[in-house]
Amino acid sequence: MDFNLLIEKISQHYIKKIPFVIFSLPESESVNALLQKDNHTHRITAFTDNGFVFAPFEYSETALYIPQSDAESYQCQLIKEEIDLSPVVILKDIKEKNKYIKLFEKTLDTIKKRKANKIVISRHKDFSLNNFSLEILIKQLFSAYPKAFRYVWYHPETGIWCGATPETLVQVENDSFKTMALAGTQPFTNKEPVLWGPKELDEQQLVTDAITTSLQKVTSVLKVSNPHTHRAGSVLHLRTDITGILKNGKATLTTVAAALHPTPAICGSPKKIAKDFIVDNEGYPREFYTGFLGPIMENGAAASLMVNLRCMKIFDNTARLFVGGGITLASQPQEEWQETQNKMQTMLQVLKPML
Ligand SMILES: C=C(O[C@@H]1C=C(C(=O)O)C=C[C@H]1O)C(=O)O
Repeated sequence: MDFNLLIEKISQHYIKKIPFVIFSLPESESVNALLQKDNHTHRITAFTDNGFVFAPFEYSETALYIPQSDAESYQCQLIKEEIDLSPVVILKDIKEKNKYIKLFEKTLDTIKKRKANKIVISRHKDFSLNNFSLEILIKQLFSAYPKAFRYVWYHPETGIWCGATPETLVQVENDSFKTMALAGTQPFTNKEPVLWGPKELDEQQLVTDAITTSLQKVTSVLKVSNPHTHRAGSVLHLRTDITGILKNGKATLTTVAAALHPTPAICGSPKKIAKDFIVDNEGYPREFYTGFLGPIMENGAAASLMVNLRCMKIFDNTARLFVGGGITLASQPQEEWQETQNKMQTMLQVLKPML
């Protein structure tokens, strides 16, 4: 099927309020879609069925799911379009900024009292859409960020969610797996060489150490790369690749995902203290932002689960964008605020024709 025809089919599905997902793996020009045949709500606890899983941040062993057995599957080539990637001007909102800075200060205070090494705090912001079009959304999103995992998900229980995320939670193929520590952010300016200061390097090391520790029990071989720069649209990240072999008989996709999520890249360290702080203080429910999502194949022997970042939820002609960043002892409030503004550009550029 051709890309335009697939979008047409999906639009019909959306009108009928039946669940669907369309996605492309990072660096891939192949587009995949699952269109559920009815509007049942499927939930999954063990990742052993083929389909597409969509899990919230507060994941406690159940996630929404589109089973392949109850869906039509399609695959086609992306027809790429030229996308204007110039930044969108965000109107100043002092109240919103003050609220963030207050949260930042409380976070730093908790870290200073040695209750945590790192806590990831976030916020959301609504943008009104002039004329929402699913077709424009899909075309913009899939063409703008070819290096990212791109998706548009619809379910009557969640509405539309979409994003272009740079972060892998875990990729599994038989007993091999890949994950990453993605932490440390700076704006992309096209200048070489890209330099990273001790704050980012320390934060990156903290995330790498926490991930490797949480994988110890479920892996027999663990390899860790040197940190390198990874571009994600208008920002750059520091990334370490972690690969290895899963312990025979002890590790499944379900146990590995549960061991990793929520990673210190999107929650913090120690995990429980950071998560409790987020739930008690962030002041809004993250829902599916910083949850995880992706296709499960070969009854769980293969999967690409991604962390739901650079994403938004669309409802009633409104787009709600979610952004955050990791706070450590060395963090500065103005810089952290600006980082969230920069991250917002990823979805704003997708929305440009609809704003
Ligand atoms: C939390 C987000 O991003 C995460 C936080 C990062 C950081 O603090 O440097 C970098 C990449 C992501 O792991 C987000 O994009 O909302």
